[in-house]
Amino acid sequence: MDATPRGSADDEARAASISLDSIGKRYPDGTEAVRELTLEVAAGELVVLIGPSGCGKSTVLRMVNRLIEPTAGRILLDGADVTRVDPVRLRRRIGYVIQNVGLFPHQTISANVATVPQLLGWPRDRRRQRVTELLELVGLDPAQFGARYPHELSGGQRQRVGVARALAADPVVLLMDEPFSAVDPIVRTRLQEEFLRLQAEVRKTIVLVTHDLDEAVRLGDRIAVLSEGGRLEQYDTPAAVLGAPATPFVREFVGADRGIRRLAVTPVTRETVEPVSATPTAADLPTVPLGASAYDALGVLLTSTADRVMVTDQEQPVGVLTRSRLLALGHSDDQSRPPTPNRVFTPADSR
Ligand SMILES: Nc1ncnc2c1ncn2[C@@H]1O[C@H](COP(=O)(O)OP(=O)(O)OP(=O)(O)O)[C@@H](O)[C@H]1O
Repeated sequence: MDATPRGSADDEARAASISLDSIGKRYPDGTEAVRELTLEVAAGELVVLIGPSGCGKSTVLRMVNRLIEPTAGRILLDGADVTRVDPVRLRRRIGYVIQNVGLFPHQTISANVATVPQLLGWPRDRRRQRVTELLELVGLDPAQFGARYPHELSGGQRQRVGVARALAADPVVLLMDEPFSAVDPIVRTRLQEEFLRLQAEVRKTIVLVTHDLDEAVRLGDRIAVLSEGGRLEQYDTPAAVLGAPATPFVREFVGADRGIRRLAVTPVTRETVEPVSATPTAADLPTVPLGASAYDALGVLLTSTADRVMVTDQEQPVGVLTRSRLLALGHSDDQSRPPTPNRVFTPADSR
């Protein structure tokens, strides 16, 4: 589905690159929450900010839409400095989703989703069409949910409405501050999966703050690991952050089970397999398709009696993986950058 508002006269890009150029924030009481952070986010990329409590994640996020004014540095959207433009106009180009959504309790779901289009003065028919489109996009039946009020929805459903509302005026950037943390783990996993599918359709530039490393690994095209003062410890793909922590801080932050996490984001490729040997047992080996995660391959292996797993492409054998080879994929500290299976799109600017 095309998420661009139909009949829109503006030809602005659907996703913008973000450049944080030595940004800093010193609060009036002297707290230096962020010191000279430089970070580039490509158009259409989903970047996760993660780090311990108080390291400045939310401050960074809110400086992008200027809910918090930076005290140093510049922020560029598609190369244009937004530290000078009217913050209200800026915020209409930037969707913002927070933990408890902040829906207006006395307005229907439709009215909530239509908030920004209404502010922008869209005609009623266009607003209505857009609300229908967006509720469908986030998996809520407009006929069933449009006329309800927020308290008549579950936490997960409210969170989806929050995402729909943030996307309403087709923003070029989406900022998300702990968007899935208020729901239980099962709902959270489902929302994350749906969100990745949605992102594959809308391809926004997204900056998402989380405390949850698994969420970061699952969602991020790249992860920015921050330490106190918004110091950038590492900025790389999930597989690289888990497989080759850049600093002792990152190594400790990603924890002892990073090997398992890395397996989950390391796909089985033609390069990782070993040649199929002509053993008589080859036909009896358990199989996984090319592109499956190393974690899934290990799971298949551990639940069989075989000592290796056959990797197939369209049911044809490509190679085999032994248990030790699979485990090595989880613990390798080499600098290779395996593509992450959760990368569901190519950033617009690298196409
Ligand atoms: N309005 C404020 N005035 C003074 N200090 C502040 C203000 N807001 C935040 N801080 C401080 O700035 C630092 C960064 O806060 P921030 O909320 O950005 O961190 P965070 O990484 O998002 O934390 P958390 O994960 O706990 O939400 C903290 O030390 C915090 O106490």
